[in-house]
Amino acid sequence: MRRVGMFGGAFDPPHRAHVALAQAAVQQLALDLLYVVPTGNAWHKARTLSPAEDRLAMARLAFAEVPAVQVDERELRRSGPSYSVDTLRELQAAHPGAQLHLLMGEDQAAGFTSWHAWEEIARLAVLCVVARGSGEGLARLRALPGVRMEVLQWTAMPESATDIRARLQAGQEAAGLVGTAVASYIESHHLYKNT
Ligand SMILES: Nc1ncnc2c1ncn2[C@@H]1O[C@H](COP(=O)(O)OP(=O)(O)OP(=O)(O)O)[C@@H](O)[C@H]1O
Ligand SMILES: O=C(O)c1ccc[n+]([C@@H]2O[C@H](COP(=O)([O-])O)[C@@H](O)[C@H]2O)c1
Repeated sequence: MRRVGMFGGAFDPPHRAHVALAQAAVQQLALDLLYVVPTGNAWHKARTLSPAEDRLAMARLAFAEVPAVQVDERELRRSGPSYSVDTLRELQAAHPGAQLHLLMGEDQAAGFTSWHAWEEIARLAVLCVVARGSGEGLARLRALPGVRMEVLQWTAMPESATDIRARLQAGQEAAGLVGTAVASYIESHHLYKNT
């Protein structure tokens, strides 16, 4: 059976923890293919995201080193809110018989029941989570009926896109947090000067 993953995020910007999560998932879940899916219209976030083309270009640079990753534009092209359930339905149709795996950090796991059609997501995919916080989010997800969950082996990583944007705005270095290719892109496109 083919094993297909989906890893969605704003990736504004993508950072080392995102890449490490993708690497861990490909290895530990033996994924044949991992779709990295930048969010189009993040209905659940209060702030306006950076332009889609910049987040897409940075995701391509950041994840280039991870085997099996395909950066996927579908949520950027879709109109209306980006619902993961729509993407998973499309992936299931594209890969009949494959087992889908949805990757997320614990902060997303904690709020999973606020996701659109979360019960259907739980039927479509195994939820594959890494720790990011107290462990409460993992416990909450584990307690949900009908959820299939795998916790990946993971050493906590402190990177957060919010912090990275703040550092860049303050004129500080971020190459160690995002990698040199993404750092060069950010600099040459003058991103995160006024966020
Ligand atoms: N340091 C981290 N450790 C574990 N998971 C992470 C980490 N950073 C991001 N993730 C996970 O990656 C996915 C995409 O995250 P996202 O693009 O929102 O990054 P972020 O750093 O959380 O951004 P922001 O600070 O803008 O909310 C989410 O499932 C999130 O939980
Ligand atoms: O489908 C939903 O309702 C939904 C609600 C919250 C988050 N998500 C997805 O979870 C992924 C990570 O979200 P974020 O906010 O950490 O970038 C991203 O692909 C979002 O589209 C999806």
